[in-house]
Amino acid sequence: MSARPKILLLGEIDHAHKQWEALSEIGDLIKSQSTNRREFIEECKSGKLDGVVAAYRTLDSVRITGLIDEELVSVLPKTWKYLCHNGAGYDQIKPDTCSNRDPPLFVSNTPAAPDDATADTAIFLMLGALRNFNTSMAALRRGDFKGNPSPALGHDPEGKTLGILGMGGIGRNMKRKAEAFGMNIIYHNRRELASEMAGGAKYVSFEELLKTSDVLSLNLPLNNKTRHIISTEQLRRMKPSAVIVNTARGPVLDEAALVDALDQGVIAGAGLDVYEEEPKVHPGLVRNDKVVLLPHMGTWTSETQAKMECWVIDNIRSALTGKGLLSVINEQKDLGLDKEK
Ligand SMILES: O=CC(=O)O
Repeated sequence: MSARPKILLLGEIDHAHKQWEALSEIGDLIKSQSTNRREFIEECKSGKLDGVVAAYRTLDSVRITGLIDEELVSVLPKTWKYLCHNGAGYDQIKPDTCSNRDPPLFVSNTPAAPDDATADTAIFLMLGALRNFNTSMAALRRGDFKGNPSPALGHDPEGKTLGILGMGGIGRNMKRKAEAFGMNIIYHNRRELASEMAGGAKYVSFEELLKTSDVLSLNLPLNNKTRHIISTEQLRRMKPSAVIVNTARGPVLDEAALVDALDQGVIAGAGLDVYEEEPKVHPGLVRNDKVVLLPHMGTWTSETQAKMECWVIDNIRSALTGKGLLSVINEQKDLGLDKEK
């Protein structure tokens, strides 16, 4: 008789408790005892995690395991086949390392679930940066109402060009919302989208996106090709009146270069939800009135968090009942379901 699979929780479940508990119909639910990477590696080597077939992981569980890289993957028990990540972005996980392991470690993420909340956050940051709301919001709380001198006049989104870098689910969701503000939408992506997907947004070169956007929104995943895709040189090609919005991942934008560009008036403002070394925020951004800052709140709504947690659990259930992962990451799409089973 084969042993019941173990399902490991790395991080916390905050909403989908019932759905998580219901997984006990198909496996034993266990939690890692480790509090850091060294302990986690020891836990794996000790055999305590033998029998784990699938794991639920959160973004914050990087505190327990560190990055899912070669060193880590090499100590995972061979029984462990599925790593189900809660989040759209999975830059903490090295896809090639997982694919090349024997047997492969299949990884899923939660595409689509974060789209609305993240695009809403981008719209908030865009409006905040365009309208220059940051200074007066801070002044009011200091008891100084609008502030003295009065804040510089802001700008309407109406008639402005929104350039979307990365036209995936979040980019397309933001496009639809920005259209309601009367904006013209252009985008750049690895590939031009089919016209039904682009929905009337114009595909432009990276160069044209930089040169013509009044708002540049970063909506692309972080990987080796996109790290610092926006740095000094790219910022210099933007309009001096432009604002940049980042709800993707901090390192797609060179923060030090952004601080200099804002200080020197190379661009006009920024709205940021993500940072290069979270939870650290570059002091040059904190002191700069032209920057609207949020502490990585893109998906921070109860509806979206619940949706994302359920999505991870659905992936685990599907995989453990022989149907494969529902949303295997793009890099593993051609690894094949036959290998997965
Ligand atoms: O940061 C949030 C996500 O990747 O979904």
